[in-house]
Amino acid sequence: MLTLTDVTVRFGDRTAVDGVSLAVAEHETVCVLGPSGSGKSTLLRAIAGLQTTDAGRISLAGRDLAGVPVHRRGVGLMFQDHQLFPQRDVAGNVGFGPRMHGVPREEAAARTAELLGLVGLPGAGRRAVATLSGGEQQRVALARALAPRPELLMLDEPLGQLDRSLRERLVVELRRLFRDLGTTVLAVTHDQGEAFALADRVVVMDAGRIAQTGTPVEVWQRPASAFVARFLGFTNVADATVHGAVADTPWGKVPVPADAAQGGRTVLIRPAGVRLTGVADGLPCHVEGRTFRGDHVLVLLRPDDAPPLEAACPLTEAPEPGTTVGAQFLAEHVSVLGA
Ligand SMILES: Nc1ncnc2c1ncn2[C@@H]1O[C@H](COP(=O)(O)OP(=O)(O)OP(=O)(O)O)[C@@H](O)[C@H]1O
Repeated sequence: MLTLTDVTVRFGDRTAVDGVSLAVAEHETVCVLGPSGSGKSTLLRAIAGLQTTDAGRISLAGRDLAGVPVHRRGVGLMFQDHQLFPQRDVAGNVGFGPRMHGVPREEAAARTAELLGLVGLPGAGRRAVATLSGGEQQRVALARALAPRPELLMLDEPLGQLDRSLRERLVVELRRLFRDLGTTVLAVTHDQGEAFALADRVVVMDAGRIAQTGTPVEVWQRPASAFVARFLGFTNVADATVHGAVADTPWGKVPVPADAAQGGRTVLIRPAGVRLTGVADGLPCHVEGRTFRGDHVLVLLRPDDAPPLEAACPLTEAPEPGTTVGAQFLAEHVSVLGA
């Protein structure tokens, strides 16, 4: 449906999007994920036609979008800075796009009513926008973006302003909605939980380039690089040399899966792969702190001459800060990443 080939956007001597190639299939939901400033919004704006590109090609449903103005691109936009029209009621907002596209009034009204039902706001058409909660406004914005039946729906931080519990609920609803409507979606978020819950495929960006693409499970299980692993929130990431089933790391010798790639690599030890023992039985570490994570405790360890480590520990077994423990490593929770 959407194909990007070597798309580049520069601002002066800064390259915000750097030779990005990406394909989004019909009915697919792809989430672009990355730290602040990695070029996510610029990429979306380029596809929408709100940002000129310096190189590369963008096509939608086989049509080259070069020179095609925003409103003729067939993309629906739900952007952070695209506020609802405050002077129009809910129906006026949702029906705006279809009316602009010449859809007859009655048909636009029927479509509006249907979409308001789908986003969980049936009968809200006459309400003033100012009387809606943040979450309700977000739903209206979504209905407005969907109303012209875009070939591609693009969302920029769709749930960014909302509180956590509402976000978690809406993400499930959105996924169902997109599946029911068969919408093709490209969304941008810096929240990995949101991206992993929403997406069929995630794209991780680093400084304007694609660092990794894959299904949420693939990316989570096999981050392509130290950058991706750290971005996903992993701390126990370091350069290592792998010989057979052992890696030489800053934390000493760490067992790795038997089929691990050999030589100079990056090693990721998931917190579940750090087991706490008596100080004589493992790498001696000072316990610096602990964070409760619902069903386990994340323990922050500081070895003498190595980078900090995080260990996942059952609730009742977490050591007290200030004590000293040993750390051992479990191969099944260690991943050997790229060179
Ligand atoms: N209009 C502009 N003029 C100059 N530089 C810009 C402009 N828009 C974006 N940039 C720069 O391009 C880079 C990418 O910005 P972009 O907004 O695409 O990142 P992002 O990944 O969406 O970040 P965030 O998550 O903070 O929104 C940043 O370094 C930013 O400062």
